[in-house]
Amino acid sequence: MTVQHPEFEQEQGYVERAYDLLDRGLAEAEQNIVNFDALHRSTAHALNRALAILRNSRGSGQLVFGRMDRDDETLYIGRRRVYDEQRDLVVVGWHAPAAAAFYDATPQDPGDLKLKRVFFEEDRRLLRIVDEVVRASAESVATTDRTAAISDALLQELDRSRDGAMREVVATIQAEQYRVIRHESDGVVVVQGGPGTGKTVVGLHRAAWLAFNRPDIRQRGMLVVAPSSPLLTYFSGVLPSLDVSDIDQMDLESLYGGEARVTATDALETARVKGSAEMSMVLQRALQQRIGWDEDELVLPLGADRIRIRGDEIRAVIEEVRTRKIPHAEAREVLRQAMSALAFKRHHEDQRQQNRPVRATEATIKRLSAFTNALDRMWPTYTPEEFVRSLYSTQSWLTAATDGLLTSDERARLFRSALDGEAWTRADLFCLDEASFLLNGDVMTYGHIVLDEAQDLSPMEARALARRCPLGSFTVLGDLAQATGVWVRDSWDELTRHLSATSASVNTLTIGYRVPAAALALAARQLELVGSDLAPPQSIRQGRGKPQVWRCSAEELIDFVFDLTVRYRDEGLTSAVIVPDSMYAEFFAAADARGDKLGDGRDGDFALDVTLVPVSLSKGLEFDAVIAVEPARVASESVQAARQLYVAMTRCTQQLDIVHSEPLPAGFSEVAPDPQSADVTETPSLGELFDLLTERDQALVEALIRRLAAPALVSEEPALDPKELTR
Ligand SMILES: Nc1ncnc2c1ncn2[C@@H]1O[C@H](COP(=O)(O)OP(=O)(O)OP(=O)(O)O)[C@@H](O)[C@H]1O
Repeated sequence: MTVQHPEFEQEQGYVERAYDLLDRGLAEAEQNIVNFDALHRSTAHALNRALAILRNSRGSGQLVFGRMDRDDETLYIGRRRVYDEQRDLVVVGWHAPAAAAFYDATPQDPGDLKLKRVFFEEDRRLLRIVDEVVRASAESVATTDRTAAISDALLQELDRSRDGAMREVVATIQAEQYRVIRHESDGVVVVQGGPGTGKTVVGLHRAAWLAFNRPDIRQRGMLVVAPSSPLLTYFSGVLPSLDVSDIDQMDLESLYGGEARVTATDALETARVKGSAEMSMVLQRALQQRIGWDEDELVLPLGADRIRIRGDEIRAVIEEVRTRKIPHAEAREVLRQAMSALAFKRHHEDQRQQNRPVRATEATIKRLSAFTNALDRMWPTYTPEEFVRSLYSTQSWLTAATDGLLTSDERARLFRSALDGEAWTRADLFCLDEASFLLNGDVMTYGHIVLDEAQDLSPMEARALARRCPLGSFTVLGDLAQATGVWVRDSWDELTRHLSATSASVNTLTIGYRVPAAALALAARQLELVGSDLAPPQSIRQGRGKPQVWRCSAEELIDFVFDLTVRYRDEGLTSAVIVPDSMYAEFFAAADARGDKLGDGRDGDFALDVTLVPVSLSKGLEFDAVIAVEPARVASESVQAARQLYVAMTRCTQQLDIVHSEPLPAGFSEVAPDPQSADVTETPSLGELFDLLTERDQALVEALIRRLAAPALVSEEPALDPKELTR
C-alpha cells in the first residue's frame, strides 16, 4: 500500500489555485485585447498577434513542479511565473534567478534550503510528491558515491516510458546540468558527455534560459541546429513546451538557402577534402583568379566614335577595388561605377580635344553591351552553383586554385566532368555556402547558436555556422567518442577555433540518464576498441537488465526481429530496429508484407510503437528498447565501425537486443562463453524464446515438450536446442 504524503491535499490545493490564477489572468488579458477598439489597421494587426501569442502561452506540461523552503520563505517553482490578484508571486518561473537554489540543492549539499520538494502532476492532479531535501536528514547523508547524488524525483521521471519525442525536464534538472544551463560565458560553451548524459536536453534548456534572461541575445535571434532532420523532429517540441517559440530550429543541410539540394554522397576522402579548412582558401583564391584584365586596351564603340582605355589603367582600377574587403557582387558594382566614370572621362577629354560634342553620359556607357561584356571578363558574376560547378569542371582553374593548398590526389577528388550534372553532396553544400558568402556576403545572423552532435562537424560546416554568429556565442553539444564520420578529434580545440576566435570553456557531463548499466558496459567495449581516452558515462539506470544477443539464420532474421518488436509493443514499450543502411529497404518491405506498422526513422516518424532507423541516422535518438541488427554489417559499412556501434547500442532506456546471422564483430564474441562475466546472454534461454510465442504456439510447444521429455518444465534449460523447439 502506498502512503500518501501528509501535505498532499494542501499542495494539491496550491497547484489548483495556481492554475486557476493563470486561467483567469489569461482570460482577462484576452478580454482586454478583444475589447480594445483599435482605430488603425496596424494597431488591430498588432493586437491580433498579441492575442495569438497569449493563447499559445498557456503551453503544455505541468505548471508547478517544485517548492523550496528556507527559514523565512517558501517559493513554488514552475514552468512559468504566476501572480495573484495583488500581484504577489505565487509561482516563480524556472529560469528566474530566484529559482537557482532549487536546482543547486542536492541531498548532499542542500545549501540554505530546509526543504526541496518535487511534484508530479497530470491534468492538474498531483500524482506524487517527492521530498528531496529535508534538512534534518540532509546532514546525516555523507557519501562519495556519485549516483547517490541522483534525486529520487529524477529516477521516478526516468521510469516513464518514451513516447517518441523529447520532453522538457525543468522539474528534474540536476545540479551539474544547471551549472551548464546558466553558464555565464558569452563565447563558446562546449558540453562534452557520453551518450545519454543529457547534452541535448541541457543545450535546449540553456537556449530557453538565455532567451528569458538575456534579452540582448534574444533580440539578435537564436538558432538551434541538429545534424539531421529526424533528430530535429525528435527534439523540436522541447522549446515550444518551454514557452519559447521564437528560437529558430533547423537541420544542418537547411542552413544553405540556395538552390542546390543533396542528391549524392561523396567518397570518404572526397568529403574530407571538401570539408577541410583549406577548401575555403581554394574557393577564395579561385574567385580572385577570375578577376583581372590581361588585354592591352579596351575599345568601346559609341556611334562613329571610339572610347579607348589602356590595359594598365583598367588593371589599376581593378586592383583598387580588389583591396576593398567587400563581397564580390558589391565590388563588381563599385568597379562598374569606376569603369564607367573612367570611360566617360576619356570620352569627354577626347571629344573636347577634337572639338566634338560629348555624345554619351555615364548611364549610356553602362548600357553599352561592349561595356557589360568587358565587365564580365574583368569581374564575372556567378551564382554559387555556377561558380563551384565551373571550378570543379575546369582542370586548369582547379590546378591554379589548389596549388600549394591541396595535393594532386586531393585536387583530383574535386574534379568532375561538366556533364556530371547537378549531383550535389552534403560537403558541396558548405562549399556553396562559403561561395555564396564570398559572392554576396549576406547571411542571416543570430545572437546565439546551439549546435547538437557537434563532434561530426567539418571545418567548412563550422565556418558556415561562425558566419551566422558574428559574436561567436555558441553552445556546442557533443561527444568526441561518438564521432562517426570523417572528422574524428581528440579535443574540441580545433573545431571551436573555427567557430570563434575567443577561447572555449569545456564542461563535462558524466552521469548517464538513458542507457541501462549493462547495455552501456557492452557498448563500452566498442569504445575500448577505439582506444579513446574518454570514459563512458556512469549509468544510473538498471533498465531490464542484460542485453540479449540472439543468433539466427539469415532467412529467419527479419521475422525474428519483428517478433521481438511485437513483444515490446505488447509490453507497452516503444522500440527501434536499428539496421545497417544497406538493409533498410529490405526491412521496410518485409514489415509491409507482414502488415506490421513501422515508423520511418528517415522521416523522423517516431509516433508509432516501432520505428525502423538506419544506423547512420540513429545518433541522438532514444527508445525504450533497441534491437540492433547485424553489427558486423554495420561495422563493415561504417567509416568508424566501433564508434558507430557504440552509438547504435546506446539508444535504449530499458533493453538492448543484438540480432545477428553473420559472425559478430570484435567487442561481442569474446563475452559470450563466460557465464561469470555475463553481461550478455549469447544464447537465449528457452523461457525467453517461449515468451515470444503466441498463446496458441505456446500450447503446441508445451504439448511437444511433454511428449518428448515427459515432465520437463519450460522454464528450465533443457539440453535441446531452443531454436529447434521454436520452429
Ligand atoms: N535532468 C533530467 N531530468 C529528466 N530526464 C533527463 C535529465 N537529464 C537527461 N534526461 C533524459 O536523459 C535522456 C538522454 O538525454 P539527451 O538525449 O539529452 O542525452 P545526450 O547526452 O544528448 O545523448 P546522446 O549523446 O546520445 O545524444 C533523455 O531522455 C533526457 O530527457
